[in-house]
Amino acid sequence: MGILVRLGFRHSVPFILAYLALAGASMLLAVAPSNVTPLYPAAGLAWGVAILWGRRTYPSIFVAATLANTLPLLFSQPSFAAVLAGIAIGVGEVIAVLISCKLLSAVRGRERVFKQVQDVIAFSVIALFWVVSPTIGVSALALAGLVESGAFSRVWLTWWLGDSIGILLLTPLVLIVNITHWRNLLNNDGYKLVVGIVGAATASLAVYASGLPLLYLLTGICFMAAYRLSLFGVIVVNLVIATITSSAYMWQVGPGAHFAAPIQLGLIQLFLAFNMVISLVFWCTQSRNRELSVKWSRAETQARLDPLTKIYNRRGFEERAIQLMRQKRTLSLLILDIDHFKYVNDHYGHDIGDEVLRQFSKKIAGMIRDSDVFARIGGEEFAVILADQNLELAGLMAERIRATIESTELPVSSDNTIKYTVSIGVSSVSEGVDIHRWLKTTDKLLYQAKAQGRNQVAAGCVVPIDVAPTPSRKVN
Ligand SMILES: Nc1nc2c(ncn2[C@@H]2O[C@H](COP(=O)(O)OP(=O)(O)OP(=O)(O)O)[C@@H](O)[C@H]2O)c(=O)[nH]1
Repeated sequence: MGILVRLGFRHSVPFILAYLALAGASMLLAVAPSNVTPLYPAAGLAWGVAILWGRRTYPSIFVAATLANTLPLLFSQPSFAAVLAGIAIGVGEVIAVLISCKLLSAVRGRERVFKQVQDVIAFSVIALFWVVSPTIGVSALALAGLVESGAFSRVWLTWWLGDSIGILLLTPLVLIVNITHWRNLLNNDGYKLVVGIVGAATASLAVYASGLPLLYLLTGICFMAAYRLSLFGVIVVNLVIATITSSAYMWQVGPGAHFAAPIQLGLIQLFLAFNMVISLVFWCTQSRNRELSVKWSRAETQARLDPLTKIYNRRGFEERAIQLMRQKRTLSLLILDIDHFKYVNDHYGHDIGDEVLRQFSKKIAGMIRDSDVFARIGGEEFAVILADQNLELAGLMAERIRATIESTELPVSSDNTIKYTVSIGVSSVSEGVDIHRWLKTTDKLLYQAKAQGRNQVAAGCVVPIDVAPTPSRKVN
């Protein structure tokens, strides 16, 4: 083993142990013929590690495959021919892995892991063309006199499908285990994964225990998994179904039990292959759709946000304002403009100006409610819609904001702080006013506050015609 660790890859020893465990467990399923199993996930493990770690894995694959095949042969029919057959099988496995790796990287490139439907199709086709290993393996067994010549094609078929399905089931798991973020997986997928596993196990047990021809139930569960779960979840659900299906074959129970063994075997193998390929394809389409819709909704959100302050921009503001206005609630609008902001920029620099804008919006956001709408609608101009607040309450709020900003000091260096003020126009709305006119009239109130000396609040009521002649409140 030591030399393998040096010659091979960093996970040589765990890989060989896992290979032997998988091969040993799958040999329990070898009902007819006794040395060929209908499901050989060890081949999937070998191809997976070879895709991930390249040709450094070949010595370990050779040792694992040779041991996995020689040891049972030596127990059942100890002979020199059995040892040679075991070694030939090990060589066949390495050649099969090598060819498949070359084919996959020629078609898709090594770094791609089921990103698109084409990846799944390329992978499945290569898995189904896994013919070298069974051909060399069965020929070696036949030459060693361990397979009767009349049984060659039947044994070859079982071996080939067993390897192909083992690959379909296990290689994707090996490929994604390496890139799975377990914490994210458990956070996002946790309970759904448990539901998927329990659902797959319960339905499989029900189908095989009852003997009713309800296999399509299991295919349905694979579809559900592909729709709801991460790729890891899809593979695990398929593995659960495959384990129970294979055990049912071993115990000769379930819907296919009345068929002759080779037919039952073929049906089970096709059923498992179909489930796995179809759920991988469906998962890819789903995840692509999900990816696109996440990107789309992120872009939609971004288009409504101001990049500097992360609050709504004018577009986002107008949309939210229109939604609120449709609800026919009492609404008030504050338009806030930082006084002499040009001076801040000219005196302290644009970066400090930006920081003032960020701090200002943070401060206001902390003073209003979640149901209010807050936006940066121009360079140093902000707007707030206060929901369910009449002109009087809005005026009080505007005054609180003005006083808070006036008393705020923003440190710009170890011995220097900035003090600045804000002027605010306030209006409440009555039905029938359109958002642009509402903004425009409130802007007039803001400029009234500016004209009257800045650092103050000017309030008025917006009616369908124009600003009501009333209250223009001067604070200060
Ligand atoms: N730092 C920074 N400055 C900005 C940004 N957007 C606009 N400004 C600046 O804001 C300043 C606005 O200046 P003015 O319109 O003259 O207004 P003011 O100096 O605040 O004067 P009053 O509003 O009349 O009190 C200009 O210097 C713009 O360059 C921004 O995103 N970052």
